[in-house]
Amino acid sequence: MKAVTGRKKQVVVVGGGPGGYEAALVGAQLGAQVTVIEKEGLGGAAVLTDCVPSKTLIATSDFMSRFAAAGRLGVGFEGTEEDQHAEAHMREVNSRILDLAKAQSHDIKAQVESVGGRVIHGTGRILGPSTVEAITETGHEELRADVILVATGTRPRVMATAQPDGERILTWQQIYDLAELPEKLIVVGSGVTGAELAHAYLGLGSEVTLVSSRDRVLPGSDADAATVIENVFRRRGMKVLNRSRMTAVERRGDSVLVTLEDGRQVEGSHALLAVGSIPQTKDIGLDDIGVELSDSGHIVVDRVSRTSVPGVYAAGDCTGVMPLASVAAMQGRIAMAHSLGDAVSPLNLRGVCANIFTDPEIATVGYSQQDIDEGRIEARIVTLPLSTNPRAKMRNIKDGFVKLITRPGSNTLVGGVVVAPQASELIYPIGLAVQNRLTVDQIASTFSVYPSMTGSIAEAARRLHETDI
Ligand SMILES: Cc1cc2nc3c(=O)[nH]c(=O)nc-3n(C[C@H](O)[C@H](O)[C@H](O)COP(=O)(O)OP(=O)(O)OC[C@H]3O[C@@H](n4cnc5c(N)ncnc54)[C@H](O)[C@@H]3O)c2cc1C
Ligand SMILES: NC(=O)c1ccc[n+]([C@@H]2O[C@H](COP(=O)([O-])OP(=O)(O)OC[C@H]3O[C@@H](n4cnc5c(N)ncnc54)[C@H](O)[C@@H]3O)[C@@H](O)[C@H]2O)c1
Repeated sequence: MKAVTGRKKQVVVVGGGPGGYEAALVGAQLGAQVTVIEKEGLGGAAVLTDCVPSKTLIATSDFMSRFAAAGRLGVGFEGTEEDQHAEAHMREVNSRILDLAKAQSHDIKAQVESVGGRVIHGTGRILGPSTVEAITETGHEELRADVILVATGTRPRVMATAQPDGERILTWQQIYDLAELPEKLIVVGSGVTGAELAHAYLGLGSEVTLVSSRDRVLPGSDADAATVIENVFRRRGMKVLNRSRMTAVERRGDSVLVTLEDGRQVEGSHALLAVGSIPQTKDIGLDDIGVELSDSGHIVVDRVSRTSVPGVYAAGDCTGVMPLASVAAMQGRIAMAHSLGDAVSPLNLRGVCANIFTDPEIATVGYSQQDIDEGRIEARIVTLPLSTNPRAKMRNIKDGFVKLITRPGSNTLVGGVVVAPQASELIYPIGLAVQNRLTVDQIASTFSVYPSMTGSIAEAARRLHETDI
């Protein structure tokens, strides 16, 4: 990275989530004077309400699930039957989550300030292609900018007929104020957010109903992987209602009533709404300066994060490009490198490793089976169930698989799916191989530990070996 010389360029970042704060760190490293305007706290929704809190909740839930599975590995507990179950104390669980998120936000703010960045606690509004206004509790400040980066993220979509009340009808951002575990939780929406949180509360001990508008849960994921998760959900006692679109949610005293499109009604103690997000791109001055938005309200950007207005960049969920923290951060870094004249490679989504934190987890990278089925790429696939893996047998892991996708001829790896406990860790070698265009033979000839889960990756690669004999 080379630093900018001459007058310091002024960069103003609106929104301090991964898209914004990672950009701020790179901008400062490249010698610019960076100001971040953030209205909630640095780290953004990713750290304060979405990614970090949900994964921390899931850590507790997964820990509890191990107690339930202990018997199958020969572990018994002393004492009476009543003593033998683990119980989640939600006040403590949630206060740990909120403290952890706050501490992480504080660390990020300190990091940005330590490289010379300025953080303004307030709301940003774009007044012109080189002017941003920061509205704070004490007044207004106009900031001149050579470069503006918009990274304002999204917020939960709310339907008029299903208004959250923050007590029993909740968005995923409101669940950490609960003092008690929801007794009968209805999760509406079976995308990644709905599936992860339905899994979390099932593990914590709630009775969970998952309302899924589609044929199966996780409609955007690998179909084989989603089938494994749906089967596991049902086996563990979750009620999954497929092809069931919610039309309304009402509060009835201490309970909630969810009405479905076909007239059925489901009663629970709490409803958790996970029906998607909307971009926070309105009323921040984008229209006034002519920044192009898509029909869904996302900011249109190219692969180096440029918007339609020179000098104005955008990163993260507000652009609608693969809504992941890692992608937001990469878009932000690329925006800074491009705007400040550093070497830059355009965003490449084929190398993105993503993970769904259910149990087992679903991790993916590169081309998918859907890409092959729909003719976007010609490829060979092998799917290896984990049930034959010796380490999996020792750990009593029965659900899951490794799927590898290769190009015929060159035999380079172009994609993969891992469904396993901690698939988020196991996907990395596959990601490395996809990113560096390794062949299946190179993977197959790399030693894996015996016994290990990664042994299944090497074994799947061996099965894809092509011979001329
Ligand atoms: C429940 C859930 C779990 C998730 N888990 C994961 C995960 O495990 N891994 C993963 O990679 N991704 C995960 N994601 C996705 C991830 O959270 C997002 O991709 C990420 O937050 C995007 O970062 P961002 O910087 O674009 O926006 P955000 O993190 O949303 O930050 C945007 C910030 O901008 C601020 N802002 C908005 N408007 C203004 C304004 N006018 N002035 C000042 N500030 C403003 C907001 O207050 C917010 O703090 C999850 C999402 C959800 C909903
Ligand atoms: N582990 C992770 O990395 C992680 C976790 C959560 C979210 N995310 C990111 O956030 C993105 C958004 O995920 P999401 O799950 O929040 O939103 P989503 O839009 O992907 O899913 C919402 C789901 O709700 C359903 N739905 C909408 N209206 C409904 C209704 N009335 N009744 C029943 N169902 C209804 C939709 O069909 C859809 O399946 C993901 O693509 C992912 O990139 C990532």
